[in-house]
Amino acid sequence: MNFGVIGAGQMGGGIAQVAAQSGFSVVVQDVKQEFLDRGRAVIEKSLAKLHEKGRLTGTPEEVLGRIKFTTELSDFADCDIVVEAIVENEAIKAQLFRQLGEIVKPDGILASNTSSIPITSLATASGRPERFIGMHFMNPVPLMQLVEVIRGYSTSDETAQKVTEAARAMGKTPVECNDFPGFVSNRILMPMLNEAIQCVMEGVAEPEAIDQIMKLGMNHPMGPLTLADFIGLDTCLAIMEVLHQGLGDDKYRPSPLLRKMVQAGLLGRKSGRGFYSY
Ligand SMILES: CC(=O)CC(=O)SCCNC(=O)CCNC(=O)[C@H](O)C(C)(C)COP(=O)(O)OP(=O)(O)OC[C@H]1O[C@@H](n2cnc3c(N)ncnc32)[C@H](O)[C@@H]1OP(=O)(O)O
Ligand SMILES: NC(=O)C1=CN([C@@H]2O[C@H](COP(=O)(O)OP(=O)(O)OC[C@H]3O[C@@H](n4cnc5c(N)ncnc54)[C@H](OP(=O)(O)O)[C@@H]3O)[C@@H](O)[C@H]2O)C=CC1
Repeated sequence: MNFGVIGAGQMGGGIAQVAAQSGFSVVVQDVKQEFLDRGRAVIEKSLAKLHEKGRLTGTPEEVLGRIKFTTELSDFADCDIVVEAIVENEAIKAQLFRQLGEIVKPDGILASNTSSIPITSLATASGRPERFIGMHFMNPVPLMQLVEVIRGYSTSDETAQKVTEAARAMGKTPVECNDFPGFVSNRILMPMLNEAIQCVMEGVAEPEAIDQIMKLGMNHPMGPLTLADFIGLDTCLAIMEVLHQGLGDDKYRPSPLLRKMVQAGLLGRKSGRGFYSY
């Protein structure tokens, strides 16, 4: 299987890593060499950790040897499946899929790891809606079980089957749902994180207390504010905007505090500061 990944950020790097772990031949692309170097360093660290715990088949070097890092989209020409994991912005993703539709071989499948953007709309931009699908991995990709598989309006059964098989080969559990804003995962998760942020804004409790209440009281592995920082506050805001606009209900209104923090450049773990400092 020739597997392509676009974007070497936290999601793209993780997807490339698990694809290589499962024996696929992987190409990962980003716009600048420095982003590729950063992504490669994160993958190396994760592989070393998994190896140390005896959870890796083969050596880290063997897995890394299956990943080609590139800045050229033309390197995707021969890929069977290409998963896009760039910034959560519909216009930017659509522009990329217009290009990919021209580059990737005609029977290649194009997939988006988008958290919330309509799959049907990106599928139209790609020019190959039957061979387009949502393949939504969870963060951190090497540790999380789920892949949410989202069919667009025109996605063929064959495409859904191939992507489901690829997700299983990557050691994940694929679960299918339909194309509605935020799908299932973020339609349910993100309003909870947004509400936790609203609690901070209204002074209901300190961030640490909110996180502790949800961890100890509901057995969540991370508190909602730690999780929002982990996902990225820019991504959380982008998802809330899609829910608000796409479902047309004010119950999905992004918290003004979330908006203000993103405006201030406090994006969570990736920028060094969000609700906590890193
Ligand atoms: C926004 C979207 O569109 C969709 C999304 O993805 S939403 C986000 C979904 N993800 C979640 O909700 C994650 C919630 N958090 C968790 O499930 C857990 O906290 C977790 C799985 C991330 C970590 O597990 P944990 O039990 O808290 O333990 P923790 O000690 O932090 O980590 C376990 C081990 O995995 C390791 N680890 C963490 N990330 C790793 C990675 N990427 N690769 C390899 N190892 C990793 C840690 O180093 C740690 O190793 P040690 O045991 O040697 O210390
Ligand atoms: N964070 C999460 O928990 C999850 C995120 N997702 C989704 O995955 C996607 C990526 O998110 P995530 O990995 O967190 O984001 P990151 O910010 O970590 O990475 C995004 C990557 O895409 C690059 N990029 C930005 N703009 C462009 C562009 N115009 N063309 C090409 N590449 C670009 C970024 O470069 P630069 O460094 O310049 O920004 C970066 O390398 C989003 O759609 C997000 O919604 C899905 C599941 C979970």
